Amino acid sequence: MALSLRKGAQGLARQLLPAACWGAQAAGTEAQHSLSGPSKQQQRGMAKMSHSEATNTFIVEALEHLEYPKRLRKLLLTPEREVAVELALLRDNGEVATFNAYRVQHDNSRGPYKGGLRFHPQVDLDDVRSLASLMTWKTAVMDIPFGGAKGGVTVDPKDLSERELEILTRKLVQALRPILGTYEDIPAPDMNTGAREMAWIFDEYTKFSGFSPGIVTGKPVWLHGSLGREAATGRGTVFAIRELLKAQGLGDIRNKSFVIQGFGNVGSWAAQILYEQGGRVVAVSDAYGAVANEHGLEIPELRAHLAANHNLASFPGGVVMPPENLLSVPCDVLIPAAIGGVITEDNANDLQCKIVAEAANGPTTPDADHILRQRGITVLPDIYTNGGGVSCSFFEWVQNLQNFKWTEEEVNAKLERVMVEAFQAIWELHTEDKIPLRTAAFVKALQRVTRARVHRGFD
Ligand SMILES: NC(=O)C1=CN([C@@H]2O[C@H](COP(=O)(O)OP(=O)(O)OC[C@H]3O[C@@H](n4cnc5c(N)ncnc54)[C@H](O)[C@@H]3O)[C@@H](O)[C@H]2O)C=CC1
Ligand SMILES: O=C(O)CCC(=O)C(=O)O
Repeated sequence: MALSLRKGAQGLARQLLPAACWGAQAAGTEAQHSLSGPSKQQQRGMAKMSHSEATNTFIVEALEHLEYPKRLRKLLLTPEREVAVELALLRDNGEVATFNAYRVQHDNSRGPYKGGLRFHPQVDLDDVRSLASLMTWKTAVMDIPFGGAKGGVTVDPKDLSERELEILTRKLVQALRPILGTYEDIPAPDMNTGAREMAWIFDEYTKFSGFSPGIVTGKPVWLHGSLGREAATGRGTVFAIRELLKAQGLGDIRNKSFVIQGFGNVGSWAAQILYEQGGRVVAVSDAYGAVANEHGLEIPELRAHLAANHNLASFPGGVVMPPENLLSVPCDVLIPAAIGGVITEDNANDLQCKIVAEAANGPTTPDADHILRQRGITVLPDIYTNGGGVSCSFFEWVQNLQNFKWTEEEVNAKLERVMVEAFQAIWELHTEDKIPLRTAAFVKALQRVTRARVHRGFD
């Protein structure tokens, strides 16, 4: 039976929460912006909302349906630990360069902190704080026994040699070692990191702590990684879209049209699997260009072309197009699979799709989300849509703890099951309580995290 929201959920919360939770609001200074979404100034449109304010806006919206006490809100909205370090690197040219790096541990009520590491020039503490929070809600929506964390280094990896990148990654592990651990905090890949970086992390941590394959996920398959992990986020995105199309009575993937922003790990695997299932991927972009073909791009050829030429737009099987026009290409499903904050109030009215499937983290701002709702465009939220990645990371971790290896078929079958079950849970809330899928996902996650936190107690 689904929990009815507002009154019903509040009743549940009161039963579960120690009396102290219901007292006066906790004393202390709460930064208003981080606890309640946008400030008044931002609501008047005078300043851009930060990533963490945007994430908190969505959480606060879901909390309105749960009516938890204010002091619990603070606990749920603010991270448990934020670590900022400076990494010094002796460059190949003999100069010393420094890089800012962060790890934010948002919540571990349901299990060890879990989340990726991003290497990107736009990484800052606020960005990582927002991504860490999303991880808490994502692991809860997927119902896997992890909490949420995220890390990042403010660096453009293209500016470094492979040797420099390896040293920087190892220095990051040295700096974060006190807060990492197989049962404490387990990193994974995110933008501009992959199996190569995870192998360095595994090796560096193992030097200090002994054989620890479970310290990091997304490792190479020949070095304690899991079969299926590399494709898992893209594959999970396709399962998510399949379930939504089915639930909305719109048929299946075959002959539907897709536009994908970002053609890295997530975007290119989603494209490949959609292609294999008969979907038409009509336009894709990356940070450097975009290419379109209204009849559908030959994705295997496009991937081979990109690997050989490092230039998506020069693919002969399509026409080059300005990447800034990509989001408004007509399609059934638009898949943002790159950076956050790309669908904004400035372009939300230009979208010409029926569904936005958020494979990226935080691609839609709260204002844009509102516009999409008004326009009747369904948004499959990030904390569900891209949850296949961390779910498969959980499978990798379990295999590492057992020193065992599952087949790719086993992994993909388990991935399908978690994606289907998570969809059913949020679809039920969405239809019964008539709330958007994003709100339903946050409500479900908040219920699960709160229940775990309360039953563990506060001592
Ligand atoms: N790798 C994973 O398992 C997971 C990744 N995600 C999210 O998916 C998104 C993509 O991650 P990955 O594919 O791993 O990263 P990646 O580094 O493999 O690929 C990123 C892609 O986005 C493109 N890109 C960057 N800026 C762009 C822009 N302004 N416009 C268009 N394209 C742009 C890059 O050129 C590249 O093609 C991120 O938001 C990440 O947080 C979410 C869950 C798991
Ligand atoms: O695989 C993981 O542990 C986390 C992946 C990630 O960073 C994400 O889901 O955003």
